[in-house]
Amino acid sequence: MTITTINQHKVFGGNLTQCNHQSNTVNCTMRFSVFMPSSASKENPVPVLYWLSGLTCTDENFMQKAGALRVAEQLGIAIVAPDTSPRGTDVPDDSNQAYDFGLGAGFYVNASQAPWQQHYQMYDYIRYELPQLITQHFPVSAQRAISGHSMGGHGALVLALRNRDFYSSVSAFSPICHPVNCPWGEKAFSHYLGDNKDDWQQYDASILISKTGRQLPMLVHQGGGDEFLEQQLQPQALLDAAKRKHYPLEFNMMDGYDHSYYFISSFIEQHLQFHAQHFKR
Ligand SMILES: N[C@@H](CCC(=O)N[C@@H](CS)C(=O)NCC(=O)O)C(=O)O
Repeated sequence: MTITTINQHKVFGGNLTQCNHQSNTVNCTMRFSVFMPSSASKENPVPVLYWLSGLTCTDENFMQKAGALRVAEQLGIAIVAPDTSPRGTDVPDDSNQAYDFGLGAGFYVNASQAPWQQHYQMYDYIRYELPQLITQHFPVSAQRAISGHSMGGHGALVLALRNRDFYSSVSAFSPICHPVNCPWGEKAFSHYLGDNKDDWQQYDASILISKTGRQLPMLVHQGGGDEFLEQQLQPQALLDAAKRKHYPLEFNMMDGYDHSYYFISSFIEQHLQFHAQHFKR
């Protein structure tokens, strides 16, 4: 698996590299960004945090706006931010080019329905191809965590709850907690997965958290002034399910914060510290 470097920037002593590669999973050229702290080397592979972004984002939003890189350098953590969907002229998009489905809105699922299934295999891309590629080309250890925002918060929770030993911890900002029951999720899942709602459940954190398995450490921050809180994000569904299962979810409702990267940048340090604490020494 080969990768091509598009851009490289020195930042806070570490290196931010933007790459692309031909993905066999989503069948198109995919772009991703990687921050490597200065402490990383072949002799000293570092733990890695996968960051999944939200609707309309690319691999760039988090790296530019979250303010994470100074702390990642201090803690010696690599960060990988993939794109949020397959892209390219032959990748189908929403018929009205809406922001909440199609390009920029892969929802981290494996589509089963035409015409989406040929490219929209973002679950497998994040779970299998991307980590293999990162391990092959960058000095990262086998310790990994996953985090994300909104659609990416949903993705992070789902990936972690379905792969509880692959990740050491999970966190999310403003995640879509119960997508089978909100407008964003219903639109995306009915197109990508079809009308049988039983097939949707494997991609719903509030359902997956009830399954038996290791209770991997989970941290969530939600803004109390988030415009999407009630209709789309529904953290109460996740909280209720966690409570029923006695799942130790660390949940923080932050008064007045909205859905933007201003909110993420206010608390990203806590999330990086949280993941650092759960990487094995
Ligand atoms: N009103 C927004 C809805 C999408 C949105 O809020 N996207 C969030 C994730 S769900 C985001 O991170 N946007 C990009 C950014 O703020 O850099 C839009 O149309 O762009």
